[in-house]
Amino acid sequence: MNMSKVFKSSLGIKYPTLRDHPLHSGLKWLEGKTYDDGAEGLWRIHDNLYDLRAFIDRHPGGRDWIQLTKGTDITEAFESHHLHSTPVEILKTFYVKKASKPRNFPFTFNEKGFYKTLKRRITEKVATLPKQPAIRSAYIADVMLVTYLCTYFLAVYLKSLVLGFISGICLALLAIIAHNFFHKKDNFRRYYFDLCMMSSKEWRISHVLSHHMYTNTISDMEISSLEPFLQYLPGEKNMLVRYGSWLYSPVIFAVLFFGHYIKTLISDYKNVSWTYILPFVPLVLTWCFLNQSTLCCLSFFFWIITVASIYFGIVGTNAAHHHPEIFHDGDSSRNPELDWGIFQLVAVMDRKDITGSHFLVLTNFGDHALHHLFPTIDHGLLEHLYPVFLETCKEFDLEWRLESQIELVKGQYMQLARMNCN
Ligand code: HEM
Repeated sequence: MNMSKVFKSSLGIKYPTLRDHPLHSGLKWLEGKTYDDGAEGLWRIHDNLYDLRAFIDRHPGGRDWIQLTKGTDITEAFESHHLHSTPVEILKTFYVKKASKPRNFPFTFNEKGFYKTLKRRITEKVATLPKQPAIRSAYIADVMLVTYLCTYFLAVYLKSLVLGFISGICLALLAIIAHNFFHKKDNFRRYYFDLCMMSSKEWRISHVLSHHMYTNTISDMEISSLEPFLQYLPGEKNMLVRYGSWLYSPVIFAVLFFGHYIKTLISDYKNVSWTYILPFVPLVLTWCFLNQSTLCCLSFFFWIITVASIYFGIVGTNAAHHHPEIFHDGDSSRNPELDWGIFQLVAVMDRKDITGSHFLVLTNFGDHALHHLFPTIDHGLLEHLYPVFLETCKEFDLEWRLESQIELVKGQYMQLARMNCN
């Protein structure tokens, strides 16, 4: 079915150009955005256009963010990635002109609105917090890396499928932990993510710039890249997609990492980076040093990556965004002003089984509402922000939804089957 003909965004977002390109790659998504965002080859923030070419190498968050987004609207990314006012001041020096077209995205950032009010309070609070929790996050990441490598080598050495299984789970957990780090300014722990065959650079587009900014909308790559097999947006669906997907989704998850690797390699072939060799390092080391056959080394490599891929897929799809009570494009936004922060709250649910434990939050995409609102804040610090967050929600008469993990698993399946718009 050609989605562009039948699907209409309830938020008024234009059907994204290249949304259904077979590669579903981040670079294609960004290319499509250059046609839709009215940025005239520059960088758009609200209704102003800026020429940031001279800033690419000077950006304290790293060059990726600015270089990749040339020709697009970066309003949501700019607003949510900086707590302080320095970037706003610097931005003024790059102003070129007003945009000639209205923005494609309806989200607002009014100074007195929910998001900006919360951001001011969170900025004050973060300044008072100790560094310890962020250091602990880094420590957990490093320990998980070592555990993954040790179990990998032991699995091949002892030819143990069980140890291979444990190693696969460790790899999936490591990738989820590394997600905390690719959201921040450039740092070496972001590359832990690349060990799982998915690319941190690609995820900075598909996850950070697409999914986080335009959650559950037609412009969210974490929705579009699973189509047509898994269709989370409401609308016309056949029985196979509605209910058959309950059975075949593990197969999709099993090929997630390999598929992602191949598609990223094809779409980024002009720019192949050293990070593409990272997933193969354990394979090469076991082959060189463990005196096992090539077939044995390869079999364990495939087994470990497949286990990790399935586990990551299951955790990812059941973490926070799919439930019939959660906003999906097509539903009414329930938010007449479309304050971006309020929009984020209707597109997420948190899990009471995860919130409260630093380790579980880091390894299960926990504290997801706060993480979406402030993606650069370390996961270890999020638990300290709840008093300010909940007080501000109360003031704006907003609900923060906390459910059980099992409710979100049930909800995820119901969402796959849901056709009616709320
Ligand atoms: C796609 C848009 C952008 C993204 C995703 C982004 C991302 C980031 C990230 C991840 C950091 C590190 C934050 C941290 O670790 O706490 C950062 C810092 C920073 N960025 Fe950006 N950035 C963007 C655009 C801009 C623009 C347009 C400017 C100014 C012209 C800017 C100026 C800064 C400055 C000054 C910092 C240092 C920290 C601060 O003062 O908040 N960024 N950015």
